[in-house]
Amino acid sequence: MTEQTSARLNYQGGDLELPVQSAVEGNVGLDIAPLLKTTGAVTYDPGFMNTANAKSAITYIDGDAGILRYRGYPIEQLAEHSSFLEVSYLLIYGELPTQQQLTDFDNVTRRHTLLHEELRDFFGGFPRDAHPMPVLSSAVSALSTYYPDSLDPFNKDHVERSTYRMLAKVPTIAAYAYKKSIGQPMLYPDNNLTLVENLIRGCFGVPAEQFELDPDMVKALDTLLILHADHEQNCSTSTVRLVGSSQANLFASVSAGINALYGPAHGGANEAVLGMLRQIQSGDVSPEAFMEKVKNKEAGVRLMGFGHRVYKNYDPRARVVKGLADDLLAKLGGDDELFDIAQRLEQKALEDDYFIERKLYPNVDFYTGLIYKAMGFPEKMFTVLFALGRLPGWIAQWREMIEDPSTKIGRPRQLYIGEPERNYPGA
Ligand SMILES: CC(=O)SCCNC(=O)CCNC(=O)[C@H](O)C(C)(C)COP(=O)(O)OP(=O)(O)OC[C@H]1O[C@@H](n2cnc3c(N)ncnc32)[C@H](O)[C@@H]1OP(=O)(O)O
Ligand SMILES: O=C([O-])CC(=O)C(=O)O
Repeated sequence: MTEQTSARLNYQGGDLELPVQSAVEGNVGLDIAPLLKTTGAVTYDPGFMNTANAKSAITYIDGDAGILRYRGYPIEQLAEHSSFLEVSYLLIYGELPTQQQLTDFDNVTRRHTLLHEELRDFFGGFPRDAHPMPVLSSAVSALSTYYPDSLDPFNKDHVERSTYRMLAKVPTIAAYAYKKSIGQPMLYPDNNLTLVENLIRGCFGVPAEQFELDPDMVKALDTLLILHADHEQNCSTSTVRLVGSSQANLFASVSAGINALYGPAHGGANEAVLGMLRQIQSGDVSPEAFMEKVKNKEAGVRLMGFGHRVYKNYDPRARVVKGLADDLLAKLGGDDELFDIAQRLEQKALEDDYFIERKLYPNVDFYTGLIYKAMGFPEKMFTVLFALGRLPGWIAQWREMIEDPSTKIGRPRQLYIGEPERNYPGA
């Protein structure tokens, strides 16, 4: 069979030949760049349901089959055998590190965990009960003011420096944001600890008190971060790329990505799932009545943690997370009643025509909140944990975009539906 290299489109009575861009594993894209010049028409695709904005070698998803791979490696294998640090290296540099490369990467990220004292003081400016997500995005944006030596997107040394600064400092910022939100003093990071260990100690440790890490919790959090590490052109990653396409630096671009992640239709869903489960647990509404509301689309109620733009099958990460929840909730002292409610909702949805017809399955965050909660994190930290997981993906995608000579500034078109020209009164 010969590979198709172009497609013919009939537009207003004339034939139009459009090139086909092929990728791997059957991915093809119709190159519509010549369309505007030839016909004067733009494509209309709200929500970019059908638009590829980049060629990328980082993450592969087959949404119909429920397959996810980072740099070719199946997510299930990475979750079982790798570490978050190793996966971060893989995403950013394209290959698994050698032992020496991993040691060097570990050392460089451990050495840069501290924040400037002035940046630490910046946390004092937020209200006492500030939600940690906007605190996180603000502090990440503020990082660029301390590191003028790493802001040039086209200077390889600058990019390298901002990469490890970001990986090392964002967990410290997350822990500070958490301490701020509960009114406790912040803890300086301990560079004898790994990134994940430091995060846990930074959140749950108390100054001048010995802190003992729970190895089950460290392993589980590491696995959850791996599962969230990249997901090709999702809303926050596309935001990072869009902001970066204006040649904004990595700190500014990632800060924008954190804000995009905050919404409940995206990363904020993990917090919203817990809210939904608690509402049912409180007796306000039975699981059956809640499902009726969802199906009747009452006041926009959705089954949070369900549905996905790309997966029209079970999200492979949700399978791993559910297995983790099964193992861990007993060990960490989780809320069995909430887990029960979640499982009942899932069962009902999987048997219901509304969900079957629309191919709605649990996504990565249907069960994560129950694990985070069992670890002791309050709901408002859930999306921060997602952001920490997604960080290497954002960095890898930003770097790929910057290095790609075909990158153009992101600038969609529109279909204007406002007033035609009219005269200003008296003009
Ligand atoms: C890490 C992540 O970001 S994963 C996603 C996290 N978000 C959530 O869990 C929030 C709940 N889910 C959703 O809102 C959606 O499924 C999204 C935002 C994830 C994907 O949205 P889209 O791809 O734009 O699908 P869209 O919103 O058009 O939904 C398609 C149909 O399924 C329905 N639907 C989608 N998700 C749900 C849901 N969770 N509960 C009930 N109905 C749903 C829609 O009402 C729509 O029905 P219709 O055809 O009768 O109008
Ligand atoms: O890909 C998406 O649309 C949402 C996302 O980030 C994820 O599922 O991890």
